Amino acid sequence: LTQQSHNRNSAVLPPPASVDALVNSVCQTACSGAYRHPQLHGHVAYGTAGFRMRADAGQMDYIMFRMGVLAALRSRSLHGQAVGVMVTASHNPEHDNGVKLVEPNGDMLPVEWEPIASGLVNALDTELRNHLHVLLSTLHDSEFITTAQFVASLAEAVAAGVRACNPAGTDEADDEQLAVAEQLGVLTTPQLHYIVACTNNPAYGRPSLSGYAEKLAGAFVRLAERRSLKGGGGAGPRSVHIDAANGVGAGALAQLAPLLGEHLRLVVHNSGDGELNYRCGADFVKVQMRFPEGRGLQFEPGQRWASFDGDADRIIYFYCDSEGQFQMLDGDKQAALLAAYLIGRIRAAGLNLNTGLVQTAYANAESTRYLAEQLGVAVACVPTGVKHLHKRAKDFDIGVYFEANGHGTVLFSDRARSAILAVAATVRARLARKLKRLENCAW
Ligand SMILES: CC(=O)N[C@H]1[C@@H](OP(=O)(O)O)O[C@H](CO)[C@@H](O)[C@@H]1O
Repeated sequence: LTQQSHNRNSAVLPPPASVDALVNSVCQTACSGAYRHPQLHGHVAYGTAGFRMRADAGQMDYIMFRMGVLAALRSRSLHGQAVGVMVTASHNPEHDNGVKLVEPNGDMLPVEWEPIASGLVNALDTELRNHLHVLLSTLHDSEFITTAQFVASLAEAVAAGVRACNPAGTDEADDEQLAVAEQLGVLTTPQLHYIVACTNNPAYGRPSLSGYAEKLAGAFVRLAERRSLKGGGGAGPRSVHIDAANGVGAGALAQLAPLLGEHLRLVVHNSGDGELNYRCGADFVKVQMRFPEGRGLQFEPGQRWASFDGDADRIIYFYCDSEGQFQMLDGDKQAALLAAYLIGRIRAAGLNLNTGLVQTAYANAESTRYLAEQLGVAVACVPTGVKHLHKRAKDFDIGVYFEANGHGTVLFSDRARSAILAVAATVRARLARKLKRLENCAW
């Protein structure tokens, strides 16, 4: 989590004493730190969500350092708001790793900044100072000032990249430092997005792991209390088995579980005793279309199952049918279920909200047909990558988006939220009036 630590609440940062001095000073300190993180490769490409590389043998170290510098620049260009840096292998093998940046509102790094990221990571060591100088000066002109084992060392390289942007070399907030870094430790990608968004907008929630667990569990419990949820897998409380892919999702589930009470029992498997994403996890289950492997795993009809990927931003549901066969609810099916549920509630409430679904070209064509023809939902298709789906989903009052591989969510616009709250208030008032009449009769 990177932010210019003070003046966070002011709309515009005070200009530093001398812009040139700042630029020179940042270049000097960033480059004097960079020699400890030498460039190891030729050109590396910015992938769908960031950079990815083998992390053993220190191959990602310089990328992390430079992404730390980039995070500091991005934060400063947005008046010191907090941005996030996620270090994760995601769905990839354990020896791989990657880095992605989170925007102050919880979105992904905007595509306009991808060439900036690419340029910074690919600048030769010998040209880094010059590159940074040009970059800082350009940003100044446009918007900058006026307006598992490998992970620890990679995260440290990111923090070093951010620290390098602090010319004073101290942790003290100072108008002339670019940013300070706070290491949040081991957490999932959704948790990081949440914490970054709340740090900049406390109205959204408490910016902490406990704040995240309470917000999610609270919403689930309120929903569950209004519906009679049937138990899964025989008698006893409703339960879900989760294959956490030996990634970081198990920790998040441990924080959620006690808050769900009897409404949902979480049974976590592959919680870290095996190799990350190896023959388990959302990608394995989706691509192989089979049950995950892991110590003591057994699948019985009636049980509900879900697999995460390493950073828990993908979810694939599956179950064993009465014939013992594997059945899967991938992102397409989850999207259809969510859209059908929401459309039903919206129509029942008489709301006029523009509800749409966003998919990629990898979506099952039958799911698209079902959504458009049976449910009458507007369906949009965008290129692969959460950034594209998320952006398009914002065009709707209620936007459901999912990739077939299990990345997805639902976005409610401010208009949708106000309309829903207004109808709920009217209905409650009508009910209260009716009850009052009844109360008077009973008196
Ligand atoms: C946040 C993000 O954009 N993630 C990308 C990325 O998945 P990760 O699980 O985050 O590695 O690569 C996928 C495959 O290309 C793509 O489907 C997905 O959208």
